[in-house]
Amino acid sequence: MSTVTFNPLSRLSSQPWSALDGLGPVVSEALARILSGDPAERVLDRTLRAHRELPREGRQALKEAVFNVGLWRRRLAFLLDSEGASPPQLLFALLHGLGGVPAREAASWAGLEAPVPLRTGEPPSLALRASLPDWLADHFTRELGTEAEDFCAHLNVPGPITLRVNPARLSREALAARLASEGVATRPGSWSPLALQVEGPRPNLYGLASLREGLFEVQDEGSQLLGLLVEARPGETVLDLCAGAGGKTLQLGAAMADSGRLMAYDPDAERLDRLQQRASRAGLTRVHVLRTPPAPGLGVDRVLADVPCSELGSLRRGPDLRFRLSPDVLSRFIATQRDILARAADAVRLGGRVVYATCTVNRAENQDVVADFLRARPDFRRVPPGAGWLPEACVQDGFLFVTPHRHGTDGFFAAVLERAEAVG
Ligand SMILES: C[S@@+](CC[C@H](N)C(=O)[O-])C[C@H]1O[C@@H](n2cnc3c(N)ncnc32)[C@H](O)[C@@H]1O
Repeated sequence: MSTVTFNPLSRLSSQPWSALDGLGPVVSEALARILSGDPAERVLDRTLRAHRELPREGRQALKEAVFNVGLWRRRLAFLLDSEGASPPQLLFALLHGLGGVPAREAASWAGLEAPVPLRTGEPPSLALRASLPDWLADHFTRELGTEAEDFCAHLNVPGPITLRVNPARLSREALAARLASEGVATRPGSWSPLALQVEGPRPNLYGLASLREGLFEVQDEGSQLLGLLVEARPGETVLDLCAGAGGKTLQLGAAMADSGRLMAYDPDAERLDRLQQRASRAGLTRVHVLRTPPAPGLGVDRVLADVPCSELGSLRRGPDLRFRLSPDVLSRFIATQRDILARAADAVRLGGRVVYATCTVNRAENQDVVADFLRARPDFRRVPPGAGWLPEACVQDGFLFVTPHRHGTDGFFAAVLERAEAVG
């Protein structure tokens, strides 16, 4: 039985669609590019820059039209009973079929001479209802069973904007007050003690002095939980083995009160450059960026292995990401994940801890990688994640597992693995 209580379409009936009047050709051109494979964010950005004269409502309507046709294209094709529908037809189906705009206005704002017929009734499959490729809907059904419908519904609305306070600089309450003075309303997150969620319309966070001063970072609440699971303490030696641009490195550095030794490695040099800039903005002086992989036997206290993965937990971050994936993504990263976890294990001291984390919903990349590792390394054992502080609702079968439909976060998985004090 389905547990759906959430309707991702309801937000489509409260958009300023009338502001599209006269913008049909602009929207159609942007849509044509997205449908041919250009990323929606990039297309929208270029379109808005080319039309700086648009008033606020026009920009909002354009953004919603472009993102939602990009997102709902599969369901719209079903409504139109055509795989080869034109951008104006798709926009019409969005406005009238999903957004409830009367047919004549919808046709006119979409740039059509007259309304076109649409199918009525619920689409017959999860893939069509949630506008997903068949293979992906099948995958989520295998992974989540009766919760798949609700999960997929939550992938079809934008995620919240969540901030992580820099606790080395100020408290969460002090940050909320500072942001309020800058015109940004927030409320505390539900799971991470470091999280504030932005309320109301999206502010220009990058224009805020508080961001430039390193008082916070933008970071999903589930991602914050991964950083917290490391339980890094002042004075320890910690390795962030897939540091990227440093989202979690900064969090670890703050937890360590900028003491001890924090090493950050990533094969992507450009991301490490950004990490260095962000670390200095956050006031962290003890981050050692590693430009080559760390040698085995480092003997660090803790390792975070935030491995590359299929990223199915963050699909709501991009309306068209799902259509740019192919089924091989489900197995593409497994060998790398195994290799990184083995290297993490070689870097940690006896009695130390490894946190293996992904942002995906895929047992093959999550539980199975951990199970294979534990078979090969009997000197490690799995320990309860976040014992004493992590809410039980974030734990499933001894792993951290959070999802958009249950927690309001992106989807994340993590295992906490402890190395025995001495083998034998
Ligand atoms: C999930 S992202 C990390 C995000 C980062 N921890 C953060 O919080 O912003 C995974 C990272 O793994 C890196 N990566 C890819 N192959 C790797 C490898 N063989 N060893 C270590 N890192 C790798 C990628 O460049 C990417 O930055």
